[in-house]
Amino acid sequence: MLLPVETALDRSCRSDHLLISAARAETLKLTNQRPAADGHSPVLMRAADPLDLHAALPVADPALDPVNPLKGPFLAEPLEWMTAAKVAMELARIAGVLPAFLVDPEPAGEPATLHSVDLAAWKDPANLVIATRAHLPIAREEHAEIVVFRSPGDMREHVALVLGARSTNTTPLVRLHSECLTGDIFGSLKCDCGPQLDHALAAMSAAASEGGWGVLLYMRQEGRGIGLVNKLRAYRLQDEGFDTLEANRRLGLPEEARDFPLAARMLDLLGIGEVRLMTNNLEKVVALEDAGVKVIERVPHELPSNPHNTRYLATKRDRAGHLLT
Ligand SMILES: Nc1nc2c(ncn2[C@@H]2O[C@H](COP(=O)(O)OP(=O)(O)OP(=O)(O)O)[C@@H](O)[C@H]2O)c(=O)[nH]1
Ligand SMILES: [Zn+2]
Repeated sequence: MLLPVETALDRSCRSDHLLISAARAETLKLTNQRPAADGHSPVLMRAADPLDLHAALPVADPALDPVNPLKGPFLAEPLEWMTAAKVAMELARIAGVLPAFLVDPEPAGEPATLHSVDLAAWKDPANLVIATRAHLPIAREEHAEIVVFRSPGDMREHVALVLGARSTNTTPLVRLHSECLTGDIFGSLKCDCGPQLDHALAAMSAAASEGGWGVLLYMRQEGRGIGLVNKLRAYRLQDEGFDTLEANRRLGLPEEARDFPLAARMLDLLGIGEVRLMTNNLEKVVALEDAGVKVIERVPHELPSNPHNTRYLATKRDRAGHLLT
């Protein structure tokens, strides 16, 4: 039985066993823990005394290390339920909480049973359907339509904006944009999301004025799929000097957790089989092609940098293989 450290409702629970990520176990220097290549694989650890949720949080959260430096000693123990533990780590990622759980807490509360196949079924892109659509004139283009997608049991509503008049004899310009609240709404300078979003809409509007059309897919996969809170934890770690990929890893989260087949499903539901994809990220091209979408052209989508995002963009270029200059 696993209780998420961050969001458990019964604050009186405690346990001397915690499920944490291998990356976190490494940072906590678990005496008998071998460094794992995969930072988000689960590790079972035992503390000398039972921890309540308040005490477990600084053990779980690397972003709190500068204010809570002393922890442990902890020991790693054999994990005999690896598949279930991996599902738990993935659920934490999807829920946007720290991948850390009290194991068999006291009091036990009322558990809900989950099987690993349940998660796979829940993630199936085939679950996604068009919930509704409406005409939506926007500042960049008056001739636009919004289409909203949903799947059962998932609160995240993915969106497509179709700019210009659909036609079967021109291939649409398509942008697969991942939610970035900080960049899209507040104009954060730490990333390039805001300018990329604006430029994509401008390019689609320009195409529309020449008889073409465009589709912007707005995917609710904030922080490359780790959620807003975890992304901001990663920002705190970046302030300590870690780059964007290291920061995710230190949190015990994947560096890239977006579900691109979901975007392919949205295109399929829109009846779009061929695209001109605006991106610098070849992973997006490969993922769409693998899911049956024909990418007839990759349109570079590089925007001017600023002093706050130069390191972020350099990391994307040098460590994530993005085609940036
Ligand atoms: N975890 C994490 N996510 C970030 C960070 N900076 C931006 N993001 C997220 O990264 C995503 C933006 O990626 P995109 O611009 O869609 O895609 P990309 O992989 O950079 O590729 P392009 O198509 O070339 O832009 C958004 O979900 C942002 O919230 C960061 O430092 N950490
Ligand atoms: Zn961003």
